[in-house]
Amino acid sequence: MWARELAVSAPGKVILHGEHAVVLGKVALAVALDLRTFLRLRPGAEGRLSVSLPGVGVLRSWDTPGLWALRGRICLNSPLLASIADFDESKSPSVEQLDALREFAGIAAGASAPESLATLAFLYMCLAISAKYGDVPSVDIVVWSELPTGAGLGSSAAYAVCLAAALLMVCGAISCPLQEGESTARWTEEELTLINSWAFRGERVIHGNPSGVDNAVGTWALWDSLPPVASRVPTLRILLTNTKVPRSTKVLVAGVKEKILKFPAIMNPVLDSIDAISQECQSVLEAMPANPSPEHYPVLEEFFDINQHHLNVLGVGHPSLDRLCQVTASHSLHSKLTGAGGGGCGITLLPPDTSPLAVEAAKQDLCACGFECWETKIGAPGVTLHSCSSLSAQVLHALTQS
Ligand SMILES: Nc1ncnc2c1ncn2[C@@H]1O[C@H](COP(=O)(O)OP(=O)(O)O)[C@@H](O)[C@H]1O
Ligand SMILES: C[C@@](O)(CCOP(=O)(O)O)CC(=O)O
Ligand SMILES: [Mg+2]
Repeated sequence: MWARELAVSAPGKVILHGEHAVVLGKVALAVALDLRTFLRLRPGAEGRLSVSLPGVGVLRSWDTPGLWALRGRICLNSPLLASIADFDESKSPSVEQLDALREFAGIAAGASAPESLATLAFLYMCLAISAKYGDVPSVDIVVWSELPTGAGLGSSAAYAVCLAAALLMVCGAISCPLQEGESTARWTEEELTLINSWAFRGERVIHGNPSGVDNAVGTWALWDSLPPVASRVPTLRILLTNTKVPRSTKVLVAGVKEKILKFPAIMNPVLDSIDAISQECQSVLEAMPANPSPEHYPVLEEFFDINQHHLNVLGVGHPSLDRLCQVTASHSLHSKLTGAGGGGCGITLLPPDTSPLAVEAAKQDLCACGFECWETKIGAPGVTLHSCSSLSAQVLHALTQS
């Protein structure tokens, strides 16, 4: 039985360099964004588990005995499916497990609509976590996000991180670190590692073959294979533009894989070059606070231009992103796509000597293309537990209207 009403949040991310290449083991520079996904958790009707996902139009509720019976059937009927009970965090969700969950939830085979993937990830995480740590109690869950969905800012990972933290907590696999009277709390390093590994599995349901960067940033706020560049990154001003062209990370990542398999001798050097850009960019960022001379910015701008060309070569560009780059170039600003590409968001570097008028003019031209743009604050805390009373009125409203 779960008796408290609480909220969990996790940040989205911006990838400066290394998207796609990181799936193939190259370096990525990614930092948390001050736009978050929020999950509200409260006691539900006895014997029922409810989930509301207003961002993707999902409102579902299941009998928990029915869910646990499904979990039992999946485990008993097929040796292939036994691994859902005999759980190992490093294993992928199997095709058979996902097929069984799709059938149960009435999701057509191969459906990749946001609501189908979100429901599938929820059910998968619920059943797999409960198989390992004990039944999920009767709770109502609402997930709402400040992040645009499917736009390159890691909304899938923020969703998976929130679900992993909440489900692990209600099952007792991790503590509830928020004391009465406190507004926020974080989990221990060991607990964060567990949250991250489960969020990665949720990302696998949504992405197919994720690198793990997005869920690591959602959990810790920093991609931990890198030195702590985030403390220096806030010196960068970035304009974030959403082209609003929808796309699926899963499809784009699969397309890059296909291209690499088709033309390995041509594509592998491109990935190596992207890797070199990430590493050189990291060196420049590290040198900047000690010597914040304007001469660093032209280098960073060139890295944006070169990488944008590389990402086009990988096949993840889009006419809307070309347009974004052209519009900002007409104001002497440099941009690249961020995240999986194919539409979604681009980032534009704003050097300190950029005049406010130039930024305003660029924003107006971008908005005239039908894009949405805003200046971002880079750097935000990783997954956090909140008392509901400490949430802003806007977030609370969004979570209680659903
Ligand atoms: N707030 C949310 N509620 C439910 N599902 C979400 C939410 N945010 C993201 N998702 C899931 O993540 C998918 C988008 O992931 P993806 O294609 O990787 O784009 P991105 O991570 O760049 O936003 C959606 O189709 C949906 O299944
Ligand atoms: C393209 C990729 O590098 C980033 C995808 O980010 P997003 O889902 O578009 O926010 C894939 C990954 O790292 O798993
Ligand atoms: Mg994603």
